[in-house]
Amino acid sequence: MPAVSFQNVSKNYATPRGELQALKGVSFDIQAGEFFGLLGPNGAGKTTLISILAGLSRASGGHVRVHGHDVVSDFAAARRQLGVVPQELVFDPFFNVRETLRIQSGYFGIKGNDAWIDELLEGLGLADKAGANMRQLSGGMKRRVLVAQALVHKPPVIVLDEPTAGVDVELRQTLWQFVSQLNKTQGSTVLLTTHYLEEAEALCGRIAMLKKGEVVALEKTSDLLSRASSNVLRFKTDHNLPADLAAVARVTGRVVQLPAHNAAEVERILARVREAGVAVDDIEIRKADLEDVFLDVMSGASATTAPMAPMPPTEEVAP
Ligand SMILES: Nc1ncnc2c1ncn2[C@@H]1O[C@H](COP(=O)(O)OP(=O)(O)OP(=O)(O)O)[C@@H](O)[C@H]1O
Repeated sequence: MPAVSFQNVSKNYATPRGELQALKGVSFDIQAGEFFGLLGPNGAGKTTLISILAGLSRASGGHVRVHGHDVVSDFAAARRQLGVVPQELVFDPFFNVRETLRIQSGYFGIKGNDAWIDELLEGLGLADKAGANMRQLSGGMKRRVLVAQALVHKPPVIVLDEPTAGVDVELRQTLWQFVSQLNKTQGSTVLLTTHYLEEAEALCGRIAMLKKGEVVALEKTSDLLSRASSNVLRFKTDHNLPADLAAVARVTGRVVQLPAHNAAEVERILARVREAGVAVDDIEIRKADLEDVFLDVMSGASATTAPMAPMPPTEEVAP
């Protein structure tokens, strides 16, 4: 039985401009023990899907189950299986950290939870803040408490909705270390949404990409990466690229990035650039990463290993 099962989930919002289909029949399963990434640009529907999973929002159609429990008809059992770390920081400012965690334990009917609360405080770098009032904590510390709160009832499925948005490197590392350890040692299932693709690449075994409410990719991270061109040629220029290169380039300010499978292709691109009279500097070749795949998938380009179509065929040069 999957840990989480989304079956044909749809969600429509009534807006002043008519009905908005935020989710259009999303189906996929997450198996117990997986570290699963849900990626997509702003507005793709990630938070909507997670809100439905957490029982905070009702799907317009379809079913969501957590370890077999339907999130609507069997809400309490489904919710007990889930530890949800939301995007927003919402707290009762009158309690201290330990009290906050004890109260949260109480919501799940758990008494005498201090040993686990201590472990959470320790693991999340909050041990010296146990007695601090919530309103005295910095944003980053509050976020740590939010994670502890989500985990207080030892849920088998941990859901993290952009947990590292705007948080510092230290907290990111603490968080990932702690969550990875739960995933490895307790077999916890993790569902993560993030805009930091290098985090998803490092942590997630499998990834689903959402675009405008639809799943457009669902694969093992390693398979997604192998779909990317193996290298990226990066350089800076103040000039316009010739049209054939511009069609496949990713341009950010002066920085141009082009997929290049091998040394021969790098040479071809540079020859083309020279021929077009485009002056370049800071030339670099790097390995393609998840961001390259993500941009390929989101632009609708087929993320295959096919060489760049617009390049004229030339003799293969030995690497
Ligand atoms: N309560 C609502 N009423 C109307 N439209 C909504 C509501 N909540 C979300 N939407 C719309 O549904 C779509 C999906 O939004 P959602 O927040 O799920 O995307 P997301 O992938 O989580 O984006 P982000 O990365 O920005 O958090 C968007 O077009 C959004 O404007």
